[in-house]
Amino acid sequence: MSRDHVIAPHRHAAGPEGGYGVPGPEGRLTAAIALEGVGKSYNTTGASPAVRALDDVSVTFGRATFTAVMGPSGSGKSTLLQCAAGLDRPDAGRVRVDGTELGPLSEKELTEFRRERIGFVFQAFNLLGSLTAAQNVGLPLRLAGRRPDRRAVREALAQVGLAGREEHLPSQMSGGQQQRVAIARALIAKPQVVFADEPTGALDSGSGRTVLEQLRTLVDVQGRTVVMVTHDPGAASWADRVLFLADGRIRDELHGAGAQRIAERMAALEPARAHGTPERPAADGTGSPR
Ligand SMILES: Nc1ncnc2c1ncn2[C@@H]1O[C@H](COP(=O)(O)OP(=O)(O)OP(=O)(O)O)[C@@H](O)[C@H]1O
Repeated sequence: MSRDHVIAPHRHAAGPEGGYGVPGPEGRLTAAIALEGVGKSYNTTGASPAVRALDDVSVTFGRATFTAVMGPSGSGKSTLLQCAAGLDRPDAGRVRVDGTELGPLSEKELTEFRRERIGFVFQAFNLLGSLTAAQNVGLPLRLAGRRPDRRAVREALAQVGLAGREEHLPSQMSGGQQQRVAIARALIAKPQVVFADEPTGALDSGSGRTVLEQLRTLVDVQGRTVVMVTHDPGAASWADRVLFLADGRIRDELHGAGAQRIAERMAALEPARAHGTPERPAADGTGSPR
């Protein structure tokens, strides 16, 4: 067994489920997220040739696992995340999240499903500047027509290390603190799955590390499933598993790998950029747990 496939002891074993985590029928039903033959093309009606952003992607994400998705620019990472999270509809294949098949849902049902069952964390935090931390955290519930429970909001903020910051505005907080408010907001509806798109992309090293620790805790302590798109091998090394995309397909995966190994595998996918480029060390700043 190579070092890449040794899962760090404190981690939940995503388990090599075979071909990019594709299990048998039973596993497909129990996985937190399952994509089966998912394809997505853009500009299929225009004059210029269509872009095949995702090409027959089948992959599962087990419960209580942390997966990082990497790949060169344009390889389909964001499209994969958007299709898996019901933010976009694939034009082929099936997506199942937390036991629900997304394809048959109407737009309204899909919106409700996302609001109730999926947490989102984006690079740009997307907090409303005129609302306090507590109001931002409670916003998804208000949008769903529910009154946020003050204790639940306080607990969500405490879970991300922001107890006592309830009344602070985003402008009174650091980038890392704002991103942790965004994580608390993602958790308020108690979703089983959380999707994060470059959550540390706008943060300095220390703040990035704190955010990654929070995401790790969601998985290890709370048993949630996290899927994170990142360009940073250091950030990816916090995950149980790293998927590598190129040209809309999953080309490879590593389990329990350190930043150096992940950077090497990325370089192999980016021959043009890797050529003549010094080996990228641990991280853009988020450090590595290994
Ligand atoms: N709305 C869109 N319209 C047309 N083409 C799109 C659209 N969104 C993505 N694409 C194309 O689909 C392909 C995959 O894009 P995607 O954003 O998923 O890649 P990515 O790996 O996330 O890239 P990056 O790392 O640069 O964010 C690219 O060729 C991109 O140009």
